Amino acid sequence: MSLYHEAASVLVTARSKSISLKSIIYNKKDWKSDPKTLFALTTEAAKWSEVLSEVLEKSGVLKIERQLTPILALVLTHDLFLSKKGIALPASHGLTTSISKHKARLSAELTKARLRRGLATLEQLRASINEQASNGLAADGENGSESSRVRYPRWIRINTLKTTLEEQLGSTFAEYEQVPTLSKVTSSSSSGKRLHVDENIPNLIAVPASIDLTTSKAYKQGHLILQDKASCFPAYLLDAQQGGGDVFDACAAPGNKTTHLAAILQADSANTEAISEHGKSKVLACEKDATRSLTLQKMIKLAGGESVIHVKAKQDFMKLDPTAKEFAGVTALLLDPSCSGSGIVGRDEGGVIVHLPNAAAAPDAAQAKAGKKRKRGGSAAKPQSPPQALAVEEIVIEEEAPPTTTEDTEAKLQTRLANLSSFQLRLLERAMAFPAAKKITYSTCSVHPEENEHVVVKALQSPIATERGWRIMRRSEQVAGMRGWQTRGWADATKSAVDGNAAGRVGVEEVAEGCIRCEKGSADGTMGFFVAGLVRDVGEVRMDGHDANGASKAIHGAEEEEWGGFEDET
Ligand SMILES: C[S@@+](CC[C@H](N)C(=O)[O-])C[C@H]1O[C@@H](n2cnc3c(N)ncnc32)[C@H](O)[C@@H]1O
Repeated sequence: MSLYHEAASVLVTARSKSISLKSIIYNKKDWKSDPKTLFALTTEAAKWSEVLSEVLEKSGVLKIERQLTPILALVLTHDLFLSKKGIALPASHGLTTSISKHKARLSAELTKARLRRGLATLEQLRASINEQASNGLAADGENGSESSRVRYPRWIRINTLKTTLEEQLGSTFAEYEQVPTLSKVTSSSSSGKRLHVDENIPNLIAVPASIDLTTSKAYKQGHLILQDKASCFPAYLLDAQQGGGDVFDACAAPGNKTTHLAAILQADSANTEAISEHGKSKVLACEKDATRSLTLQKMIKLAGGESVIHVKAKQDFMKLDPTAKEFAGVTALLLDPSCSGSGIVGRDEGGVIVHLPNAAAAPDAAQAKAGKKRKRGGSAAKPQSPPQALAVEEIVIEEEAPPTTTEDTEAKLQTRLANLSSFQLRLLERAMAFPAAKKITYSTCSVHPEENEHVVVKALQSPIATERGWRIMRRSEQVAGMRGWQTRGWADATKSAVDGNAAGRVGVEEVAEGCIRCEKGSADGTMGFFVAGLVRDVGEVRMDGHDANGASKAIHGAEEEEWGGFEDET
C-alpha cells in the first residue's frame, strides 16, 4: 500500500471515529510507510483540506478521474503543490499521473482560492492556514490549546442493553481512580486513569480525553458508547416508561439516542411488568439517508438493541402518515433533526476536521452559472465514512466555502439558519400530529436561537399545538437530572420569537426555564446543545387516532405537506 493509500485510510478513520491522527498512526505498528512521514502528510492534508476540497471541486478533476476517491485526491493534490519534494511516487505511477496531468487546471483553482481569501501569495495562504490551525484545533486532532485540553473529557455511556455500570467499573475501568468531580478528570495528566460518574445522566462516565477506548474489548463488543453528555439529554428527558406506549425516534442515525432510548425502556421493563394495550413498548427509528440508515442498523446490532428497536430505513419522516394504524401506540417522540452543528466541539474526542471534496460538484464555470450552494462532504464523499463505526458522533452539516466579505458571511448564515429552522419547525409540527403522542423532545447541537428557542416558540404557537394542547414541559416536571441542570433556555431569544398575537399562549419565562442548554467551552465539559420537552395532557387514546377529548383534525398524508428539502440536510 502506498503512502497515499495509507494516508487516506488514516484520514478516513480520524474523520469517522474522532480519534487523533497521533493515536491512529502510532498505535499501529505495521505501516508500510514511515510513521513520521505519514503523520506529517495527514496533519498537513487535514489542515489544507478546506482549501484543497474547494480546488478539487471547482476543477472538476474528480468527475474525470473516477478511480480517484475524494480523500486520495486530497492527499495527492497536497503533495503536488505543497510538499517540497512533490508526489512521493515515480512520475509514471498511475496515481501521480491521475493528478499531475491536471496540474494547470488545479493550479489555476488554487490561485483563485487564494485570491478569494484576499491573499497575495502562496506563503500568505500557508501562514493563514497555520494560524487558523493554531487558533482552533491543532491539525493533528489533539486539542489546540492547554485551556481546551483541560476542559473536555471523553464521555462514555455504558450501554445497559449489554452490560451494567458496576460490571464496567469492575472490569474495563478496574484500574481507574474514581474521582468526585469532573474537574479532577479534565485536569488530570493525559495518561491519568481517572473517571468520574456523572451526576445528571445515569450510566454515564467521563475519563480524560487522551484515553482512547476504541481498542478495548468492551468498546468493540458494544458495551461502551462514546457519546457526549449533552447528547444523552434528549432520551433521558423523554423519560419513556415501559408499557407506556411506543417511542418514535424521527431522525435516528447514527443511533446514539436510539440505543439510549432502548436502554432506558429495557431498564424500566426490569422494574415493571406493565404492558400497554398495544403490547410491550418498542422504539421506532426512522432515518431518511440510505448510507446513514446502514450505520444506524449496524450500531443497533452492535449495541444489542435489535429486539427493542424497529428501524424504518431510508424513510423520510415527513412522508409518514402519523394517523397510520402502526403509529397508534406512539406516545413519545424524540426529534433530533439535522442542524447547523454549531455546538459541536469537533475536538473533544480528539478527532480532526477533514473537509472532503464532493466528487459530483460541478466545475467552476457551470457552478457559478447555476448559482447553487455548494455542499462539502456531500453524497459522493459519504462512502468515505465507514458505516461500521460505533463511535460516530452526530454528523453535521459542514461549513460552506469561506465567503469574500463579512457581510456575505452574515447574510449566508442568516439564510442558512432560516432554511434550517423552517425545516426543523415542519418536523416538529409533524411530530405533534401523532394522535397518541403525549411527550416530545426537540434537540439540536446548535448554539443558534433560530434553531432552538425560536423553533420551540413557533411550534407552540402553531395551529396543531393549539388544537392538540401542546405546551412546554415545565422545569418542575422534568426528570431529576434535567430539573437540576442549571443552564436553561435564553429568555431574550424566547421573547423575541413570541408572536404578539399569540403572546398570551406562550409564557416566556416558563418556556425559557423549560428549555435546556449546554454551553460549549464551559466547565460542564459538553458540546453546545439545546433540548426542550413538549407535553400535552391527554386522556385515553383510541385506536382511530382521536383522543378522548376529541382532539381530532385528521392529519393529511404525506403529499399535503411534502417538502422538497434543501441541500444542506445531512
Ligand atoms: C443530527 S442527526 C441525528 C443524530 C442521532 N439522533 C443520534 O443521536 O445519533 C440528524 C439525522 O436526521 C436525518 N434526517 C434529516 N431529515 C430527515 C427526515 N425528513 N426524515 C428522517 N430523517 C431525517 C439525517 O439524515 C441525519 O441522519
